[in-house]
Amino acid sequence: MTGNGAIELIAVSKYYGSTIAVKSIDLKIPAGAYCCLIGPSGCGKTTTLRMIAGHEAISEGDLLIGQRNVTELPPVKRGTSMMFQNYALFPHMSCAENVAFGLRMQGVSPVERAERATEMLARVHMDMFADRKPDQLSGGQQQRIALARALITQPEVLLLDEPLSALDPFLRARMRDELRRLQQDLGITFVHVTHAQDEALALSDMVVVMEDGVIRQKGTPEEIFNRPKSRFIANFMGGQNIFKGKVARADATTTIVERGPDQFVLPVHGDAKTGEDLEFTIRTDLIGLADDIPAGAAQSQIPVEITTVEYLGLWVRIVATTVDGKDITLMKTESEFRRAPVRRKEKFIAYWEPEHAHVLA
Ligand SMILES: Nc1ncnc2c1ncn2[C@@H]1O[C@H](COP(=O)(O)OP(=O)(O)OP(=O)(O)O)[C@@H](O)[C@H]1O
Repeated sequence: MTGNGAIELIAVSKYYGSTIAVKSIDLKIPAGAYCCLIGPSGCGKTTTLRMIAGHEAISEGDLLIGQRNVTELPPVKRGTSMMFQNYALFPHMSCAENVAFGLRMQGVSPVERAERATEMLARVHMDMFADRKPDQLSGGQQQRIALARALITQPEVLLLDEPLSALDPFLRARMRDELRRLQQDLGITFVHVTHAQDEALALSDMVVVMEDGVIRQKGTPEEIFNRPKSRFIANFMGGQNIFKGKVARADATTTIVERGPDQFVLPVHGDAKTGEDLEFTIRTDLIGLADDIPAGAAQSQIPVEITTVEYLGLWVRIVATTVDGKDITLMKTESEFRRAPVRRKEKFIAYWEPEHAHVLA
């Protein structure tokens, strides 16, 4: 690892006529990090990736790769390589020729090309398919060839545009593991655009969530998932219930929020003012159901009626509805559920530990 793969975007914007695709974003990706850009359709993640690659001109701002300002440089001079969603393999070339293509462009000798292509094919477990054409390969195999082709020029940065989206769910999980392992072995920076939350959480050192051309939150997968900054992030990443209430009391030890007749205890929230609206989240797997008010959670509970029980294999998803019609989602492991099964129309008290509440900005 050479450490030249650090990326910095400084106030980078992209305009297409009057459309603002990316609005003055600042982002630092450390060398050797696996970074996923995620967000709803049209949020600007692909445009951001293409600007890093040099396939799209930057309208305003600067892009540094390995401390070099590459804003005006063509793609081949940036030390980056791109792997496309549809793999873009050359159909008339064998796998080995596809993989060696970048070296041919660099004027590397045929002998060295063949040697390095064989080595790279072995790295992605495709050496036995060196002589096949792309249309004689499965989707997962084509993906490995595309990866080998992108990596053969030894880029500092690999840019991946939805690399797993063409694969079925089983293969997607396997290729996800392989991508992560390859990235860790090579120690180069990966920037990966995805619309799949599980993919971003599983792969990343750093998750960047975009919306409307701006970065809404960046951090480790644990930060993004457990401490979403806003309702948008909590909804988009999933796994959370969002509650809204009015602050009834806030002092140095507790914040109490009321919602109709229900009262919730939140961790101390310095900025909370009596009477103001406040939103907080509780993870779907951290809510319990009890017949009676349980000890220790006396003030964070709501009476509910079970409306849906969905068996998902490892998990059981339960939807419970409050008296005023708010749905709460609970996830129980199958074994938890078997110890304490619930059925539609049964009534319970939903409760949680106050420290599991996370206040939204
Ligand atoms: N060539 C173009 N000309 C005009 N507008 C464009 C062009 N490319 C992208 N846009 C617009 O820029 C915005 C961001 O597009 P971008 O492709 O970056 O989004 P995305 O987050 O990657 O979406 P998706 O997940 O659907 O691929 C969108 O509003 C899109 O319509």
